[in-house]
Amino acid sequence: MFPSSNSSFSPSAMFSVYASLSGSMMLFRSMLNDFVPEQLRSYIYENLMGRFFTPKSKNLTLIIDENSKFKKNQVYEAAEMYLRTKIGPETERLRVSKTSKQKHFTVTIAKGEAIRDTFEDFQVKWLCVTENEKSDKSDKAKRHYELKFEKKLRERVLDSYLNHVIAESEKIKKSLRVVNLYSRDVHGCRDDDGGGAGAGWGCISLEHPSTFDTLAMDPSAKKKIIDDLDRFLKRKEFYKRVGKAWKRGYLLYGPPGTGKSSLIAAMANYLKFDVFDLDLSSIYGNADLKRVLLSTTNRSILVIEDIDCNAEVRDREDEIQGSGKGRGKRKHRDDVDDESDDDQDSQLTLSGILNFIDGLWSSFGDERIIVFTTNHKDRLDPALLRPGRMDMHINMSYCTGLAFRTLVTNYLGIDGLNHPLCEEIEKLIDSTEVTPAELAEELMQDDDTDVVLRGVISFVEKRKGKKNKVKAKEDVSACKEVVTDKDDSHGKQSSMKNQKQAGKPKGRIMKRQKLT
Ligand SMILES: Nc1ncnc2c1ncn2[C@@H]1O[C@H](COP(=O)(O)OP(=O)(O)OP(=O)(O)O)[C@@H](O)[C@H]1O
Ligand SMILES: [Mg+2]
Repeated sequence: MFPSSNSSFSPSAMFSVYASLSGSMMLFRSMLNDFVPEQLRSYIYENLMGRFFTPKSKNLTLIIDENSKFKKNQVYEAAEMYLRTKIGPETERLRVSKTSKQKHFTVTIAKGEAIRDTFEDFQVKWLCVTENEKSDKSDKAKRHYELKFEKKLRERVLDSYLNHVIAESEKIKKSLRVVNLYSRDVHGCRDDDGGGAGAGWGCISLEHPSTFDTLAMDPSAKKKIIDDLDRFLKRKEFYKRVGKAWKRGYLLYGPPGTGKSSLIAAMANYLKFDVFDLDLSSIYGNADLKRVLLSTTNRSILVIEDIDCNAEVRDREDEIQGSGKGRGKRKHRDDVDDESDDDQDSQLTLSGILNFIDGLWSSFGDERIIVFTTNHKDRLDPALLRPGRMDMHINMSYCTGLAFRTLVTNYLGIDGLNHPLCEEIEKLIDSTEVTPAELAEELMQDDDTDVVLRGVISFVEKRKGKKNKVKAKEDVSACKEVVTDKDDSHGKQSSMKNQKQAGKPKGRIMKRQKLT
């Protein structure tokens, strides 16, 4: 029927070939329509004919369904989060949503929209596809993403690109995460995920604005804390290898108003960890403590503020001697063996608390941080201070000149380095005991920067003068005591004790003794 390859094509021969071919095709098609059932026909068209007549594609498409085996598909969720950051000007339709509890709008690409992404040296194309699930009478839309790329990139997309999408989405999720503040005297929980803790914990979102940038602290001390937190987060395998629970304890100590609570908020905002604020006076005993602590969640900071004010963790001698002062029921860890389990469970003891810090119960949960704060480190039970109990002791002390610069930037919005009055204040502060809270108060007194800074100078000078006066008074009275009771060894001892309480070194007394 076809002319041989070496024969010449005349128009009439070509026309006759075309006519006979199209005639045969029509005949074949009408036979197919008349005798073959519709389903089989579409199969032939789509699969057999398509295979022969469609040119082979160079591209590969991955289908990423919303659910996999009735569970959320992690790749789909990651893609949804990741693609939010890839929406470009060429996108024409977007989906926007927000619940009353969410802070930000959720913007995702709409059905049929495509997004191109570049990774390393190749490009991929994402397509959002929504199909109606016919089997489902509720007409629920079934969604999936299609990820299109060149076939030769298959390994790189599956190995590197999808992992990159998941890692990036984790970062985005972390940055969007609302940090919750849990307490046992709050009811209900404003938790978007509907998750949260049980055992009476209620929560609100922690909207404390403190960050490591706004925290006035010695820069090197601040860096040490940030590095410690970073190292802690990265060390999951390390903790496993050395046989230690993946948790870290910080003891923050210092006078009121030096930023202990602000540091906790800064840590929570930095790590995006929830905060569990535990008031020990609301705990009935070790059993209750166990229940309450076990219901806290991973990636959280457990805070026990003013731990020296909790009778359970101070006055160890009192407990050991069983003097009956304070709460007679308190028991020390060393006495645990003598007590029945029932007794232990109905009392809150230091041993109960320590059990959660480094005892058997310390291994519950992952990525836990425990923070104790105190204004009086010296009042704490030495058991709490023993090496290994609290991993880092952080001294939140009076404000230093360097820390004051951060306050100036926070409150006045200027760089303290460039202001002549700041230099003077920094020198003054370094030799005076003023807290960041006091200085913060002064920095809010006026809108005029110079007026404010002069106010700070007179405040600090006043404080310095007062302190010098008190010091002089104490020195004089100490000297008097030494002089009047010169031969009385008891008197000498008591004057030394006074000096010690005032926080002064013994050397000063000796000097004064010689002078008088
Ligand atoms: N280091 C600091 N950096 C920035 N602001 C601070 C700092 N310390 C205190 N402030 C300011 O003073 C206020 C009180 O500080 P904060 O509650 O953190 O002190 P604290 O050490 O926890 O005090 P307390 O021992 O009474 O609990 C904070 O809200 C903040 O405005
Ligand atoms: Mg505090």
